[in-house]
Amino acid sequence: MNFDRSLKIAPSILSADFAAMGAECEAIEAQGADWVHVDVMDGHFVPNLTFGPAMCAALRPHIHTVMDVHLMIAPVDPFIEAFAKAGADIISVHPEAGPHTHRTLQTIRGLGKKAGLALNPGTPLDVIEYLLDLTDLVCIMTVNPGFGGQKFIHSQIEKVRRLKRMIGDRPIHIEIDGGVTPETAPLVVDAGANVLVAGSAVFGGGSVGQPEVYGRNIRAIREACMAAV
Ligand SMILES: O=C(CO)[C@@H](O)[C@H](O)COP(=O)(O)O
Ligand SMILES: [Fe+2]
Repeated sequence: MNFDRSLKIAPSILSADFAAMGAECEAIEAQGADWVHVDVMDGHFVPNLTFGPAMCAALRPHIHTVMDVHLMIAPVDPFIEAFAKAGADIISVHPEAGPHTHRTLQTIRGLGKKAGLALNPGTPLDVIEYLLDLTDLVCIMTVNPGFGGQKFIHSQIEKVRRLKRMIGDRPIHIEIDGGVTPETAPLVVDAGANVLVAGSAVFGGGSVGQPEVYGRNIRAIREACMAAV
């Protein structure tokens, strides 16, 4: 599993063609994606609905790299095992999605998966201070969760810098999710992020029939970060 802490581009398939998801996952991987980011939404924790564990299981044979599953569902605990069985490699949860986040992270690790914590723009870093020893990835949301194609929230850059200091030498990935483009990506990489989720900036202008556009879009983000890396 490609889990080292070099720069990773993780396209969000929320912006892919839902009628061709398997082919879309294969296409982005062939075009240079490092991980595949899967946004799970329940219409309750966030105001949108996407897909569940059955979709993850169906996509698993089409994803040969890390399947990074971002759960925007509450309560989250009853579904952790189903996503683990569906083949998720990383399972990220929001601390607001259950009463015992410490136990939730233990459960994820107990199932042999990497444990992630996703923080909304309004959620302070203090919430995760006593959770870091159980955490493999912290996802800083740079939009309010629920939709692709939203505008990057610049106040989160300082949060990434503070998180980087807070993590110290623990082996934890810093992921950025929302509004990542060739313009915003270097700002967060400079602040300490190493995983960039990008939906509209990867899939925009392309299609399964024109996957080279995805390749150009991924390269544009990666190259924009080179100086910051
Ligand atoms: O989790 C989410 C949204 O809730 C994201 O993963 C988005 O899907 C990112 O989309 P863009 O902002 O890159 O278009
Ligand atoms: Fe996401």
